[in-house]
Amino acid sequence: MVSRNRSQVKDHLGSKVLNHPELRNTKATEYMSHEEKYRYNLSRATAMLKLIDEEGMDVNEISKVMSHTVSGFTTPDGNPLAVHQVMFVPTLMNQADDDQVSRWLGDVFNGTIVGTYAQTELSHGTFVRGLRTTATYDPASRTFDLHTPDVSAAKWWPGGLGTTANHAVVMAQLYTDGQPRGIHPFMVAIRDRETHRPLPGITVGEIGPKLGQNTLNNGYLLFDHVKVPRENMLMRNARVNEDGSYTKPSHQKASYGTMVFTRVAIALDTVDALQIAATIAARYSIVRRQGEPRDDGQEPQIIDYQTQQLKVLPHIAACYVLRASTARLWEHHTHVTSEVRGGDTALLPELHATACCLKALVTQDCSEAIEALRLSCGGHGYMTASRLPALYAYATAGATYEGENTVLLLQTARYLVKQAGGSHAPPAAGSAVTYLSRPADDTPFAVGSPAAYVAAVGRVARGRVTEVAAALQADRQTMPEADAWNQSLVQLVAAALAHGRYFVVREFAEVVSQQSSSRAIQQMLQLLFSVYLAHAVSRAEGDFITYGGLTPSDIRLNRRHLLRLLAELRPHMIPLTDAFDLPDRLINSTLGAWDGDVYRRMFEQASHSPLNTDEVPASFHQAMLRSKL
Ligand SMILES: CCCCCCCCCCCCCCCCC/C=C/C(=O)SCCNC(=O)CCNC(=O)[C@H](O)C(C)(C)COP(=O)(O)OP(=O)(O)OC[C@H]1O[C@@H](n2cnc3c(N)ncnc32)[C@H](O)[C@@H]1OP(=O)(O)O
Ligand SMILES: Cc1cc2nc3c(=O)[nH]c(=O)nc-3n(C[C@H](O)[C@H](O)[C@H](O)COP(=O)(O)OP(=O)(O)OC[C@H]3O[C@@H](n4cnc5c(N)ncnc54)[C@H](O)[C@@H]3O)c2cc1C
Repeated sequence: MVSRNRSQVKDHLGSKVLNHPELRNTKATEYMSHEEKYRYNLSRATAMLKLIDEEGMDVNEISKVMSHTVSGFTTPDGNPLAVHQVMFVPTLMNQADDDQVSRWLGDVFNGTIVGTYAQTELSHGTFVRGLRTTATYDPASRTFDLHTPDVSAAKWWPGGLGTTANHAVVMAQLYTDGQPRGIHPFMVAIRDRETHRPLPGITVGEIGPKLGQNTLNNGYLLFDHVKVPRENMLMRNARVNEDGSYTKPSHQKASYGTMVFTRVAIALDTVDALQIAATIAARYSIVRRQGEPRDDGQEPQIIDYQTQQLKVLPHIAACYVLRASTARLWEHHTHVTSEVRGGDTALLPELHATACCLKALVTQDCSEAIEALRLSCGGHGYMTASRLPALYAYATAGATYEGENTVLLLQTARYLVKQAGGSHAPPAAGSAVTYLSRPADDTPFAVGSPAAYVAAVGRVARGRVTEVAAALQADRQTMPEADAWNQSLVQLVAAALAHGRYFVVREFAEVVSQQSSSRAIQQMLQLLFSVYLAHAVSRAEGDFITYGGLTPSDIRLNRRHLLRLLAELRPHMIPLTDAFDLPDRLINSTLGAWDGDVYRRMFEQASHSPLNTDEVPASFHQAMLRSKL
C-alpha cells in the first residue's frame, strides 16, 4: 500500500470497512440470543481479518481498523478475534524465533490457526509470577508436560478461547532439571483444526455473561498432562535445549513484552471510544431542548446550561489532548521494540513505566468521562440504543484487563521513586523523568497562561513523587520493605497519576507549540488545551495548593476561568466533534446521528422490541397464570 498521511489512511480504511460486502449490511443485535450474537460478531470479525489480509495492512493501518471494534458497526458486542489479532499474532511475531515464525505464520495468515493469549488463571491475574500452570521439560521425549494442578489454576478470561480459538499462547511456569525458571510462553494446540473439538487432555469452554463485550468469547482452559513438543516453547528470548539446558533471556521481563504492546494499544484505542461518546453527547445536547422558554419563545438547548457544558465540553478537549500523548506513546513503543530486537534493552524500563501509567490514566479518565457523558444525556443515555452503555462497558474493561490500573500505577511509581532516589540507571536523553532530577520549574502561576499551568502540573508531579519517595525511604529504616511499600500505596498511586498527567500535558504543549498552517487551528488547539488544563486543576485543587504553588485565590480564579472557557468553546462543540470524522454507521446511536433526528430514531428502535410484535404477548398470560394472580 502506498504511504499516506494519517487522515488519508483513515478515510481510505474507513470507506473500505464501511463498504466491505460482508460488513456493509448491519443488523440490530439487542434482541439476538447469546449464540446468534456470537455468530454475527464472529462473521464480522472474520471479514475484518480478511480485509486486513487482502489489503496487506501494516501495523498502523491494522490499529486503525481494529479501533473500529469499539464501534456499533463492526463488532457491536465484542470482537471474538480481538485477542488473536492484538495479542496472539504480536506474541508470535515478537517472541517466536525465526524458524517458529516461518513454521506458524503462514497458517495464522491463512486462517487455519486462530489463537488466544492464555495467561490469567482463576486465582492469579495480577501477580504473574504466581501463575500455577506448569510446563515441565522431559529431555527423554523432548516434550513439555503442560499441567493444571487444580481448578484454581485453570486459565480463565482469555478472549476468543471460549469457542473460537484452536491454539493458545499459554503462559506457564517452566521447569527444567527440576528447577523453576519463571513464566514462559508456549504455543499449544487446544482444538482439532478440522473438527474444532478439544484435543485430548484439554478442557475448554466459555466463562459466561459479563458487564459488556459479551462476544469477546472469554474462556477457561485446563490441561491434564498435555505433551507439547520442545519446539513449541517460544524461543526468541529464553531457550530450552534438547538436553534440558536453559538459556536465560536478554531481559528478565522479555516474556512480558506482549502486555506492554497491548497496554499501548488499549490507551490509543480507548480514546476512540471517548471520541464516539463525546460526539453522541455533543449532538444530543444541541438537539435536546428542555426548560422554561427563553425570549425567543423556545425552550433552551440543554448545552446552554452551564452545568451541561461542564459535563460535556472538557471531555471533548480530553479527546484531543489524550489522542496526542497516546499517539506519541505508540510511536515510542515502535522505536523501543526495534531497539530491543537489536539487543538493546536500555529504554525498556521507562517504556514499561510510561505504558503502565498512560494505560491507567487514559482508561480511568475515559471511563469516568463516558459515564459523565452518558449521564449528560439524561434518561435516553440509559438506553442501549444510545450506545453509551456499551461504550462505558468497553472503556471500564480497559481499567482492569492488561494489568489492573492500581497495580500498573504502582509499577510506574516503583520506577519513579527509584529515579527520585537515584537508585536507577540515569534517564536517557529525552526521558520523561528528567524533571525529577532538576530544580522545580518556578514559573509563577497565572490564570490564562498555559505555560504556567503546565509548570504547576509539573510541580504537582515532582512534589508527589519526591514526597512519597522520602516517606518510603524513612519507613524502610523501621520496617520490612513490603510493609513500608504498603504504608505508602495510596500516595504512590497518586504520584504515578500525577506523573502521567504531566506527561500528557507536556506532549500536548508540544503539539500546540508547533507551527500550524492555519492560525484558526492553532487558536482552537490553544483553547482546547486551556480547557483541559483548567479542568485538570479543578479536579485536583488540593494537589495544586499542596504541591503546585497555587493559592486559594488562584483556585477561585481558575474555577471562574474554566467556566468562561467553556462558554467560549461551546459554539465550536459541533465542528470539534464532527472533526473526529465518525460516520453515523460507526457511531450507531439513536442520540448521536449527524442529522439530529433523535426522537424518530428512538421510536423506530422501539419498534424492534419482540414484546411489541403482538398487542398482547402470549408470555404475559402464561406468566400471570403461573403466578396465579
Ligand atoms: C497487530 C496489530 C494490532 C494493533 C491493534 C491496535 C488496536 C487496538 C484495538 C484494541 C482492542 C483491545 C482489545 C483488547 C483485549 C484485551 C484482552 C486482555 C488481555 C489480558 O488482560 S492478558 C493478561 C494481562 N495481565 C496483566 O497485565 C498482568 C499484570 N501483572 C504484571 O504485568 C506483572 O505481574 C507485574 C508487572 C505487575 C509485576 O511483575 P513481576 O512481579 O514479575 O515484577 P516486579 O514487580 O517484581 O518487578 C521486577 C522488575 O521488572 C520490571 N518489569 C515488570 N514488568 C515489566 C515489563 N513488562 N517490561 C519491562 N520491565 C518490567 C519492573 O519494573 C521491575 O524493575 P526494577 O528495575 O527491578 O524495579
Ligand atoms: C474483559 C476481560 C478480558 C480479559 N482478557 C484476557 C485475556 O485475553 N487473556 C488473559 O490472560 N487475561 C485476560 N483478562 C484477565 C485480566 O488481565 C485480569 O483480570 C487483570 O489483569 C486483573 O487481574 P485480577 O483479575 O487478578 O485482579 P486482582 O489482582 O485480583 O484485583 C483485585 C483487586 O486487588 C488489588 N490488588 C491486587 N494486587 C495488588 C497489589 N500488588 N497491590 C495493590 N493492590 C493490588 C487490585 O488493585 C484490585 O483492586 C481479561 C479480563 C477481562 C475483564
